Amino acid sequence: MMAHRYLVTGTEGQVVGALLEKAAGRDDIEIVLIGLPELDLSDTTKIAPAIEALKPDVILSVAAYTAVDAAETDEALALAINGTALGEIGRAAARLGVPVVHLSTDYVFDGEKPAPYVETDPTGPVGAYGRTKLAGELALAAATPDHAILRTAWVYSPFGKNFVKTMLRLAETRDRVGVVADQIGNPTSALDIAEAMLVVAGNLLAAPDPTLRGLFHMTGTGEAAWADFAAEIFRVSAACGGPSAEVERIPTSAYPTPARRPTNSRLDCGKLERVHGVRLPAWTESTEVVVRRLVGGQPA
Ligand SMILES: NC(=O)C1=CN([C@@H]2O[C@H](COP(=O)(O)OP(=O)(O)OC[C@H]3O[C@@H](n4cnc5c(N)ncnc54)[C@H](OP(=O)(O)O)[C@@H]3O)[C@@H](O)[C@H]2O)C=CC1
Ligand SMILES: Cc1cn([C@H]2C[C@H](O)[C@@H](COP(=O)(O)OP(=O)(O)O[C@H]3O[C@@H](C)C(=O)[C@@H](O)[C@H]3O)O2)c(=O)[nH]c1=O
Ligand SMILES: [Mg+2]
Repeated sequence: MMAHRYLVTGTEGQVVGALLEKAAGRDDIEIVLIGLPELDLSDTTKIAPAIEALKPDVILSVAAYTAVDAAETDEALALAINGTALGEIGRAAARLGVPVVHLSTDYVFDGEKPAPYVETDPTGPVGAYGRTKLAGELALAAATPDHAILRTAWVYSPFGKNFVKTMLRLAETRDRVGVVADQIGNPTSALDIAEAMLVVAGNLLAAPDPTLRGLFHMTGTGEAAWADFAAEIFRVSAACGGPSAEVERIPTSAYPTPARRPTNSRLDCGKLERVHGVRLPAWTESTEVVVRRLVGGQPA
């Protein structure tokens, strides 16, 4: 069998790193990365020609402007990369006749719902990053029906920048770390995201069925406040002989940031499981995997 060519937007970062690792052993998948420095997604007129020249069988849309606080003062650039570029990617995909699997975020919601969000819930981003990611969802959906938009959240991994690495770094020099305890969500390993994206992409390649397409929530199983996530990171790290600190549970008001973040951004992932047969592992299990890789040592 000929390998399918998977075009991935982004050349570095968490999910790109995880996709390269997960596809490495698969002779049915050829990964082609496009992004910086050759292609800048804010240079929107160059995107479609670059994609069409590579003749992919499927597009995995991963690259994004992910600096949540910086986006508040840089919204035009974030909108070009997270919003406008998705219309270009979608139109290129439609001309090629290939599906797009795109990653979006829990930050499209306002966080006021007292329960996990489902796909049909109204959006209402409270910050610039969420607004631009929502614009990207809409632009992609308007450009091609042949897509799966996967909203994930709170991504961590051995690659790139993330909350786990930040906590381990802070614990190197501090005994106590203040972490917000009043924002709840679903920590999600990029390794689990990569595996799931490959399953969803395979399903789209295998059948034109419209029920496989559309919007899906896709996070690690189980919920946490950022303070709970930090405490688990330190528990596992300490058990491996790595850096650890005491977590001081603080309110959001005690950790001021340029961007507002949703109070509750838990996502109900039942639809993905019913339609694609994909359920991500418990966040605690995947946190253990990632912290052990980062810290190195064996558990005590
Ligand atoms: N991180 C998270 O917590 C969450 C992420 N997501 C979504 O998941 C996806 C992957 O996130 P993650 O892996 O964490 O992201 P990273 O920030 O780790 O990586 C983003 C990638 O996008 C690339 N990129 C940024 N700007 C441009 C540009 N102008 N042109 C080309 N490439 C660019 C980056 O390149 P470079 O490194 O060179 O800048 C990098 O390769 C994104 O779509 C994100 O919105 C959804 C929910 C949570
Ligand atoms: C570093 C630090 C953060 N915090 C808080 C700030 C924030 O509310 C929370 C998480 O911090 P971060 O900067 O990692 O959060 P943030 O960059 O907002 O993470 C988000 O990134 C984008 C890309 C997404 O799509 C979201 O799903 C989400 O993962 O923890 C503390 O309370 N104490 C600390 O020492
Ligand atoms: Mg951040």
